[in-house]
Amino acid sequence: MSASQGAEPSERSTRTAAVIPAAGRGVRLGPGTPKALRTLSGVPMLVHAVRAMAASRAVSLVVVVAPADGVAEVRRMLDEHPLPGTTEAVVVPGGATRQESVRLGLAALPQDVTTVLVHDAARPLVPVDTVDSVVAAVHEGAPAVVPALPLADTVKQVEPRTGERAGEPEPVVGTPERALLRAVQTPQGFDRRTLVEAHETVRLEGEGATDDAGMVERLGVPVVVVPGHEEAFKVTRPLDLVLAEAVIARRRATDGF
Ligand SMILES: Nc1ccn([C@@H]2O[C@H](COP(=O)(O)OP(=O)(O)OP(=O)(O)O)[C@@H](O)[C@H]2O)c(=O)n1
Ligand SMILES: C[C@](O)(CO)[C@H](O)COP(=O)(O)O
Repeated sequence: MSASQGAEPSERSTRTAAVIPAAGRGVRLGPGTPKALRTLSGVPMLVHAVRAMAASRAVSLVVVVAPADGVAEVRRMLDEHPLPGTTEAVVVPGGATRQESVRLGLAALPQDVTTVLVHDAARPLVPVDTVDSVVAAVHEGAPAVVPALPLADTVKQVEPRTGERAGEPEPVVGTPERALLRAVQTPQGFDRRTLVEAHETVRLEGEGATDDAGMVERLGVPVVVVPGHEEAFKVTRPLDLVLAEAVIARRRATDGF
């Protein structure tokens, strides 16, 4: 049984919340409004992401981590696009790195939350079945769960050329076996105590950890993968906006989304 068809909250021993880091600038998308506040089909990207989490019956609270100077604007966006049902949405200011933003979102969770999803605002179109399968795996006892897909491309490990040598051909030093690799998405799901321990233990170095499951791995806690979905792609570069608009248009035509 999927989490969205599952037991009523009162019958479960766990309360599930989603933390949505939305405080990034979106440098790779190009200059302009912070990425999560840009619109897709007239609706802010972060509102799509919040709706995607709230579509799961398991999720009763969403914490949106906004750009530090954009808390009031994000609150207004959420008020203009109210969620159906009873899912509550709160907004907190984010930090300079994704790791810091997630830590600030976790700090805003009420005591009774036992399962936490961390979902990029930049993955606005993740289907509810993917959310539910992550939640179900955590509820079944996995401390950390990531949705992921096999790779379409062969991957090379290189000796990067940076600084004065940037742009030079980069020597290949290895070709990892593609069948052993997965491209990781969000939402990533966690037992709350495990994720909080990871954020308290793993020091912020440089730009910080690129995903939460990687931080949990560093504790020596097992992480498992469930199937991801092509539509959970991350809006990162301009072409991704074209793809996102096409997915929304197709959903509107077929499901009335
Ligand atoms: N200081 C930061 C940096 C990133 N994020 C969030 O983390 C998610 C994944 O990050 P990414 O796609 O890299 O977003 P940006 O950091 O905005 O993009 P870029 O690296 O191109 O600037 C996004 O939802 C982004 O808003 C965040 O909350 N706080
Ligand atoms: C968490 C993530 O989306 C998993 O693929 C990814 O690591 C975020 O990385 P980014 O560099 O912040 O986009």
